Amino acid sequence: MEVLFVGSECAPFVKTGGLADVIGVVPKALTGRGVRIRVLLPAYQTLADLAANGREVTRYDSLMGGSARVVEVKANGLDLLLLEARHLFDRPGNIYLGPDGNDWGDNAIRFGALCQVGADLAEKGAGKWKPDIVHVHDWQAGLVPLYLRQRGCNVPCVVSIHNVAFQGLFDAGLLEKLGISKSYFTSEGIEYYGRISFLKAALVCCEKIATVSPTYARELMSPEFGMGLEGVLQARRADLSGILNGIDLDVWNPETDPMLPAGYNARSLKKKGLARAELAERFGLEPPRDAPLFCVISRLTSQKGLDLLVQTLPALTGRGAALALLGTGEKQLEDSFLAATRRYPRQVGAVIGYDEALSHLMQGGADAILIPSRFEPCGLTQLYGLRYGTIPVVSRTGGLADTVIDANEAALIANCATGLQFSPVTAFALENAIHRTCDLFAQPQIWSAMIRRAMKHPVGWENSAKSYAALYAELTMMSGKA
Ligand SMILES: Nc1ncnc2c1ncn2[C@@H]1O[C@H](COP(=O)(O)OP(=O)(O)O[C@H]2O[C@H](CO)[C@@H](O)[C@H](O)[C@H]2O)[C@@H](O)[C@H]1O
Repeated sequence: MEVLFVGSECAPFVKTGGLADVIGVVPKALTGRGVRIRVLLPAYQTLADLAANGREVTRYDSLMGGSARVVEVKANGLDLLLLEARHLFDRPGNIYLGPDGNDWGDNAIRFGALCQVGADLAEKGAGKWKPDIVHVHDWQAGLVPLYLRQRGCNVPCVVSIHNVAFQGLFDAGLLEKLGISKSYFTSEGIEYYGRISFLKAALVCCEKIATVSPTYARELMSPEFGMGLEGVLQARRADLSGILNGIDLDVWNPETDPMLPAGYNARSLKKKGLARAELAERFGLEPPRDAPLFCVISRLTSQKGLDLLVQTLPALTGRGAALALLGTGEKQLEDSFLAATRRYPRQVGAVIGYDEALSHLMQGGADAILIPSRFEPCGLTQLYGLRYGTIPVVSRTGGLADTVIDANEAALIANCATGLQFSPVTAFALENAIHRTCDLFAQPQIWSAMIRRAMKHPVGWENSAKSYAALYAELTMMSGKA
């Protein structure tokens, strides 16, 4: 079965968050299950060299105001289709944001173009290749199902929601430029409070909807989490499924990770101590042996609940614990953490920025990873934490609730705890969780048993790859191709 992925990020080539990790690994996870995936993504400036080595498969004299072409290239075990359109994607800096920190003014056109090309490839294929299914990811690829429906093309589509907070909302005046028939601009269609919603377009036009954990699939249908799309999702309940994300076990492997001073496994945890020492040194911290070194690796946005962590720093440091934070995002949060590094110089360290290599050292060296998200579709950093024996301390929401077993009394007696959960998502509950973590850390037998269990917890793609293969099989049956 041939599947076309359409998305805006793909690790290791271009990444701003978890979307990239997932698009970069699912094709590998499905190899051997009779599914071959090609990934269409924009040839951003950083991908120009890669695209230059590609073989041209389609050419456009005019695509949204400029010439363009699609090249195919194999890299890192992935079959990529790169959309070269210099007027849209050849710019420095962030792939979504201009130098002023605001969205590029033409994002609707940039990703609308990606969707048009996605629809063309779905309809006509490239050379001898033609996809049986199209799988689009997040709003940036949201118009593909609409374009296909508009053309009367019946290649079945599935959309994955990685984060419903990002919906791709644009001025209704762009309908014509985007080539969308006005008949779709209704409340049952793609209209969202007077604007065009790329994500809603996918939700109303595709055959199936997937999201990245079973709990988030349920949460999405509630007003609290659905961000205005709960009604649409409720109406499509029968087509909505939650398939848990996994991680790339080759890239995230504490035994072979080149970013760690020494590889380790559950039987050689002493070597994890070497990473702890290196991490402490990198952040200028002096964590004592009897208190945990926490880490945070995150986009700094209100989704991630890190404003709550700022409020709990007096308690965390009061317990003698330390915190190493790596993140970038909202200025106010960046400033709060930088201020905390001055207030607690030996106990709080922060690197404001994006650093993939450092994130590996942190997963290896920290004792626990804090993830106090207000909502979290799945979350990947708790999965990396589990694999590296870095105990996740998480809010009970979305995929965090589905992947971490809270160290409550019952779980401790049954020997199955792998981390800590807290709820509701308040500073008070987070503070309690930090105290509980410190208490457990002070009991080395219980703590090291938890580490070993965490490291054994299955965080790969085995189960979820089966679920995707089943979903694709169902789609081909629906379209009568089986
Ligand atoms: N400053 C930094 N430096 C280096 N690395 C950094 C970093 N900040 C973040 N990262 C990395 O980016 C990724 C973040 O992935 P997450 O799944 O935790 O969240 P995100 O909200 O981006 O993804 C959305 O999509 C994913 C994929 O479906 C869902 O799991 C998630 O819940 C949803 O919000 C991880 O690989 C993390 O290590």
